Amino acid sequence: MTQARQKRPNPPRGGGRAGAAARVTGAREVAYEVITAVRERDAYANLLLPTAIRRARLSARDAALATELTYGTLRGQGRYDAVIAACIDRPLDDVDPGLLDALRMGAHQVLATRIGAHAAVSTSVDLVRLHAGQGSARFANAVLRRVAEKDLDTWLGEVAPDAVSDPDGHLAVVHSHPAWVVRALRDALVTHGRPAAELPDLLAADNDRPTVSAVALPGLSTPEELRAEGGAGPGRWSPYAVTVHGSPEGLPAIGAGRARVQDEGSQVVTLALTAAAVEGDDTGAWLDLCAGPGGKAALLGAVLAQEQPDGELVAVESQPHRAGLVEQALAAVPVTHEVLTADGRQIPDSDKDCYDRVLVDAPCSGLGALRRRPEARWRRSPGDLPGLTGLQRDLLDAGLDAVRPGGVLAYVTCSPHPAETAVVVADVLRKRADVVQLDAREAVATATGRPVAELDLGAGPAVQLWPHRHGTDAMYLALLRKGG
Ligand SMILES: C[S@@+](CC[C@H](N)C(=O)[O-])C[C@H]1O[C@@H](n2cnc3c(N)ncnc32)[C@H](O)[C@@H]1O
Repeated sequence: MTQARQKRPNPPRGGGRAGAAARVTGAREVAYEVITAVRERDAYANLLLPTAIRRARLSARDAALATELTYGTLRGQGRYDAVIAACIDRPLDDVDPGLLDALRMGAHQVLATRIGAHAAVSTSVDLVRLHAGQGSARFANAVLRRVAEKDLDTWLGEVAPDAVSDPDGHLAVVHSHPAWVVRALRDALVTHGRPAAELPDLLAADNDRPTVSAVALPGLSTPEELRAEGGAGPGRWSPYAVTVHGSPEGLPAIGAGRARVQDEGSQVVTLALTAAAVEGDDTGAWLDLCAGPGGKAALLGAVLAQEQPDGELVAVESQPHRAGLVEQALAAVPVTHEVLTADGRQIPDSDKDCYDRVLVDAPCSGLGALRRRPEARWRRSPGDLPGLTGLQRDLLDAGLDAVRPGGVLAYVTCSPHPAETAVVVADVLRKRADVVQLDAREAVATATGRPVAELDLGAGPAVQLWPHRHGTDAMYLALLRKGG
């Protein structure tokens, strides 16, 4: 294996810092800024990128390039690190983190875009020169030229561990996921009744660019309106969904809060709660116990306003800033509502046995939303799980206290991890003789207007959606009813 040394004397590629600044396009600067912010201060790419694009006043074409470079680099980080490690003569940990960000972005351009290798290398070297000086630029030039000597498949064939002796290590490098996430997703497939052989498809789907979906809030907008405004087509599952090409923020209905960007998986689990059969009359007392930033609360509120004009939605969120976002999400929805900044684990006595429908969309690892939040896979670690699963159990228990006898609770996560899904529900059910689990597939069928047989939802009673099967986030849904 040929390896680059930082001190290798490559001829300077002209121009010094001033020349480099002229060649680094705004798109690459924006992508680099976002990627370093994700690493340095735990920023969320999906929140920061639109702001950075606006601030840099990028054209639509450059905005698309910045988006591709940001997400592609963050998704591919694991596999690019394996390739870069093979091209240098010291551990990756010894490479300056900002330089490594630029090398990853360069490797992405060289190995996974249609940008020509020469342009990909030279613009990356310019970026490094601008941010880290001439010495680092020479190093980057040497490394990326080595990277460009082979295509991605050839590199992966060389740097990925053997598929037979180390299957998880192999999949981790080839599909750019940490090995512990590979193992967790295999367990998740098997726990939720799917063959482990689907794992490569699931990992590959995590690296696909997701279709952007929007929900036309019922009573406020329609899919037809969104499509006329520029939405591209009907959703696959939700009757209120459209798929959006281009920037969803440009759709007037979204600007006015009558529609929202929302993955179809989130729409489906929310609508399933509204469709589940309660015993006795639904009085319209609905509770969203983990509501921030308010996407599902807005959909719940819109359905409630249509079905029970006298109903009231109570939305609880522990983070004040996120409670503010819930207020904003509900501003355009004509439903009586109260947003409380509070700990959902503390249900006041006056709210016990009170609500017809309760949503517990619990804080989770987010391993089901890696398409949209690619950095989560590198940020999370197995050590996060005990804290999350403890909180999930407590919130589920508290939510069940709030349900009235005969009422229904939806326990939802955007993670398929067994410890956050099936195990939490089984533990709580074991402790609570007053609760039965419903077949969530029936409620999903009602919500989507499609027969269970067409939905590919497995054996039930819980529902696990999958990116590679349903094209949605991997949302988990368990429906629980309190005894009458
Ligand atoms: C998965 S998110 C909910 C997403 C939301 N349902 C939506 O669709 O926009 C979980 C939320 O629970 C909040 N949270 C965490 N701990 C909480 C607690 N003890 N009580 C209430 N909310 C909590 C988090 O701040 C986060 O906003």
